Amino acid sequence: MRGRWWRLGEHRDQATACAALRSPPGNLPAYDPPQWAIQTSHLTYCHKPNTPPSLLDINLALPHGSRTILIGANGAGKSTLLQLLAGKRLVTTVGAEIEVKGQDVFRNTPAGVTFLGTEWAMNPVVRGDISVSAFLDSVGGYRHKERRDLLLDILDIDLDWRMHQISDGERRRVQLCFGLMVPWDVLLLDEVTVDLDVMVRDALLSFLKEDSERRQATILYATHIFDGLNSFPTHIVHMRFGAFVGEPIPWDPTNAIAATGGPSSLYSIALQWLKEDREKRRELETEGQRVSRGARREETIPTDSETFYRKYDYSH
Ligand SMILES: Nc1ncnc2c1ncn2[C@@H]1O[C@H](COP(=O)(O)OP(=O)(O)OP(=O)(O)O)[C@@H](O)[C@H]1O
Repeated sequence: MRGRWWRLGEHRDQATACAALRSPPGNLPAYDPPQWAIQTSHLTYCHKPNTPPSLLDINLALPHGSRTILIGANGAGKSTLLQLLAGKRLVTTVGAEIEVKGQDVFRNTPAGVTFLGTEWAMNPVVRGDISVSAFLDSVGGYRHKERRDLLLDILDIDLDWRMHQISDGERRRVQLCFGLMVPWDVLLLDEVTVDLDVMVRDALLSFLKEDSERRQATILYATHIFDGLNSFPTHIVHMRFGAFVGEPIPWDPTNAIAATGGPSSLYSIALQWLKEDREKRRELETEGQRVSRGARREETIPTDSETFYRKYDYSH
């Protein structure tokens, strides 16, 4: 599995070779399905002009059917990455590319991409005096009745609940039903299981895993809750100061020590990585100067990114 995570340059060579092999006689154009579900190259992003980047030279290629957990401390850049992959923000950095299902997410948004984040539940619109049944119908639930009913069961939702009278966790369940009832090819999850009770969370994770395996659908999931997650991912990746610390690691819960050379549960790996992040930050801070976040990031980027970083004009 690890061999499938080519760097982008290698992937392009590989793709050219494959395309040549696939070309039919008579130079008829061959159908060339996108090889990667999610692909970024040299993705650097600043939330505001003249501020340090929140993402720094992210190069990522996630295969169809993969389920990747993003692991990183608060402020590592996980939400920013997911929002950009969902096309919610325009990236203007020179040389940065983001493709989901082979399409530019912002300019040519592909179908079948679902983003679920925490801000939804804060929206006053979903706190109105309306029944769950009417709410789900208003967003097209009747068109996906079979999946909707399955999700209502998994998430233990009562159609008679009223949206303005339910708890945060119940509202989260309605959001998940709303977001997941339309079949997705790429699912971007930003810590949406945080307020679910453990039984609903467990049922949801089983559903997502089974759905992803059956339809070769792809999941990228940022979370701080690692309990009960051990058998979920196919890959894990560590983010620190807006950059990736190494490439995504194939995850096999039965062989986790071999995969990481360290502790065996996802929880203990996350804990170890976050301790390393804190040590790294403290190291940088005690190097005789007070190090800004931007300076920290400049210290941590790989050598081949440095030229790009220094060339980057923050006014874009
Ligand atoms: N709207 C914004 N404007 C300016 N800076 C922002 C904005 N949103 C995030 N940032 C900055 O970008 C960096 C990455 O934030 P991000 O929310 O992506 O981190 P995260 O890994 O998702 O954190 P958490 O685990 O706390 O959700 C942080 O330094 C944060 O301060």
